[in-house]
Amino acid sequence: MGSLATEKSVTGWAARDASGHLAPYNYTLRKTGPEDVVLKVLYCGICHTDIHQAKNHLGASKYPMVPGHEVVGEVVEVGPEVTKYSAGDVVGVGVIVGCCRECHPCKANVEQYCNKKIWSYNDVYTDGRPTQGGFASSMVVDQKFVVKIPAGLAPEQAAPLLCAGVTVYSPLKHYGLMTPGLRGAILGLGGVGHMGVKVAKSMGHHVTVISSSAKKRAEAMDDLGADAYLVSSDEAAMAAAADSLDYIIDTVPVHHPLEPYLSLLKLDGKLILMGVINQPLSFISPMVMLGRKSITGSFIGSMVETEEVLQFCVDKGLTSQIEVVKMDYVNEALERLERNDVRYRFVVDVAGSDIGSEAPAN
Ligand SMILES: NC(=O)C1=CN([C@@H]2O[C@H](COP(=O)(O)OP(=O)(O)OC[C@H]3O[C@@H](n4cnc5c(N)ncnc54)[C@H](OP(=O)(O)O)[C@@H]3O)[C@@H](O)[C@H]2O)C=CC1
Ligand SMILES: O=C/C=C/c1ccc(O)c(O)c1
Ligand SMILES: [Zn+2]
Ligand SMILES: [Zn+2]
Repeated sequence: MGSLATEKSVTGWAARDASGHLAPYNYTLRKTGPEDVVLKVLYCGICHTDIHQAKNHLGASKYPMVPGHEVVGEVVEVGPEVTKYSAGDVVGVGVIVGCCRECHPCKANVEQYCNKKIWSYNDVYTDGRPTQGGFASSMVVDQKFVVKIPAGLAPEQAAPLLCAGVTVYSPLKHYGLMTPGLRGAILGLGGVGHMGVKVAKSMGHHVTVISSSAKKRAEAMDDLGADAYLVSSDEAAMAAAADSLDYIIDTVPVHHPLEPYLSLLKLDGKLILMGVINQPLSFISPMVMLGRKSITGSFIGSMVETEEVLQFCVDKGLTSQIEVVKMDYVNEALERLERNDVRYRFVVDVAGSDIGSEAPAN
């Protein structure tokens, strides 16, 4: 363990350019501030957003970039004003590591909507340093953006809940969609989508998976407990399901038409966009007017909701379906994720990996 007064050397796996290829990168963590928690990273999930960021899909990526925002770690040091955590605690960190604490969203405890939020990587911290994420041996994080992993959740299981889990929980709660008996659909059965099926089923919903292929039908129904499965290109099946859904959680990470899905919604139904898509999506206005339908979006969830979804999963006995890999597999894992070849989330066993160190420059 270091000392509060020193910067700690750390190795992470960073992208250096828009190829998105990750390789070891050495950097230092800030001195532990009064409210900071230093954690040794145990596990970090791989979210599709890590691909968007590492490959500069949004045009705002800065390199070197250490991605990773589904971070579970063990507390190794705390600043003198940290009250919530102590050494040895198993904790989680997600997408956000800072906010202004003064604006309306911050005061309403929805700090993920703060315009001055600080992302856990590909951003600049209050001290002017780049933020770096969880594919690294350690992180230092303000205690406000740290959650305790409750007893009863294995750390590797908890990792996907810190983004994928809270991302589906938050809109269901916010839009009053936790009532049993609702009919919902998950469009895109990936990391976020599979948690969507599990969370919605645990809320007592009738859940349809809408997928781009028939490949995941058996596992969606048998393993995840979905009630129905639609292949989006099956026009007859889509027509038969018209006007049947209260909501659709749309996790597709690429441009796609909205109208086939708007048709599936009932009166007042909601299409909740999750995917990060940098091209305009389109629909004609009667598609929403005739049925008073809403198209909305939602961004992760608050720190309070993150704590809630962790406890929800403990209470309901929910687990994520993961493939645990070592850090030296991370590039293959990113490629497999991009080509839709994972069931359903990769989680990197960071502490159990030889993380290496950056090769010296020639
Ligand atoms: N709004 C927010 O707060 C958050 C947004 N995100 C975003 O949500 C999106 C989904 O993330 P995540 O679940 O991690 O991604 P995954 O890659 O794990 O899942 C996406 C799913 O979309 C479907 N899909 C359809 N077309 C494609 C395509 N061309 N390439 C890949 N997948 C396709 C696939 O499901 P199928 O086989 O069933 O068709 C796939 O499994 C991303 O854009 C991510 O950045 C993620 C977390 C939080
Ligand atoms: O995975 C979590 C982050 C999601 C996200 C949502 C919106 C956006 O513009 C991003 O860059 C990331
Ligand atoms: Zn994510
Ligand atoms: Zn704010």
